Amino acid sequence: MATPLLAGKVVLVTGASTGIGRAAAIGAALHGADVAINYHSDDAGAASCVAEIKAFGRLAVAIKGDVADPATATDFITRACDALGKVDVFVNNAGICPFHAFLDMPAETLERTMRVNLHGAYYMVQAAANRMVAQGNGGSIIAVSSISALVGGEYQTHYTPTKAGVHSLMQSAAIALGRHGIRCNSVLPGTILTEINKDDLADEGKRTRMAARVPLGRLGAPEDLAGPIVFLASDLARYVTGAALLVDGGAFVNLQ
Ligand SMILES: NC(=O)C1=CN([C@@H]2O[C@H](COP(=O)(O)OP(=O)(O)OC[C@H]3O[C@@H](n4cnc5c(N)ncnc54)[C@H](O)[C@@H]3O)[C@@H](O)[C@H]2O)C=CC1
Ligand SMILES: C[C@H](O)[C@@H]1OC(=O)[C@H](O)[C@@H]1O
Repeated sequence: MATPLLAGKVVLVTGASTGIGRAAAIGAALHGADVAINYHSDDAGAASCVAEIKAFGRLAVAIKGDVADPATATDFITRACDALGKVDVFVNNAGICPFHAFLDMPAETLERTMRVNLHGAYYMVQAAANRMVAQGNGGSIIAVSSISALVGGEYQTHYTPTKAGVHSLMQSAAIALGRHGIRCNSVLPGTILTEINKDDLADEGKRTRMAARVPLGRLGAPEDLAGPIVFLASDLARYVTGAALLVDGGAFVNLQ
């Protein structure tokens, strides 16, 4: 039998009590990794993610923290490494998208979205990278950006710049960290059915429109991101850095 892709690796994922982060954490464990997850407030979701991972024989730990607080980054990396020994792969996933119109965007909604999605990513990636550099054995950093890094959204004027921002962060970090053998890439999901858009896609008309532009014929599921993230995490992607992988069922290229 082939060696699992992430055997011997420790993977850290933010915002992993639900959705894409949870699928990435479980996917990494299914491919042989031990996993630490950050989560914001959903104690039950975090505990069930840990239990699911442990049930198939991997180590797992959940550490609570708000990624918008810069102190959470060093706290998460330190406590995760204390528990699991090291970090080989860091997945920056935590994010929010409180849909709102542009002309009356509340300042606090704009600022919270920037702090969670972009500042949080910056501090987390920086803390993970410092640890990887100190370990001296390279690593892989993956940011969950979005198709929204490339295209706009009427009710996402505060959100799309954060997704372009994390995509750009991976490009610059790839240059800054290449000499340390640390690869930095992003995945760009299309529309994936999760908590983040449950209310927005409760609108049957919008949901049908969004699905209609996907050549593969359906909206995404969180598990659709697990394979691409595991690939970028693994040594199969050893010469891939600064890249962005659309995982959107073809929605982006579907102009007509
Ligand atoms: N669902 C979609 O269509 C798409 C989602 N994305 C991105 O995927 C990532 C994951 O979102 P989904 O799984 O879709 O939704 P989700 O709502 O299930 O997951 C977001 C996770 O981030 C956590 N989180 C939010 N604020 C946090 C904070 N301050 N500190 C720590 N954790 C926090 C939430 O608790 C949740 O577990 C986000 O960055 C989102 O922008 C990107 C493209 C498409
Ligand atoms: C939350 C949205 O449904 C989702 O977020 C993204 O980044 C995608 O582009 C979708 O708009």
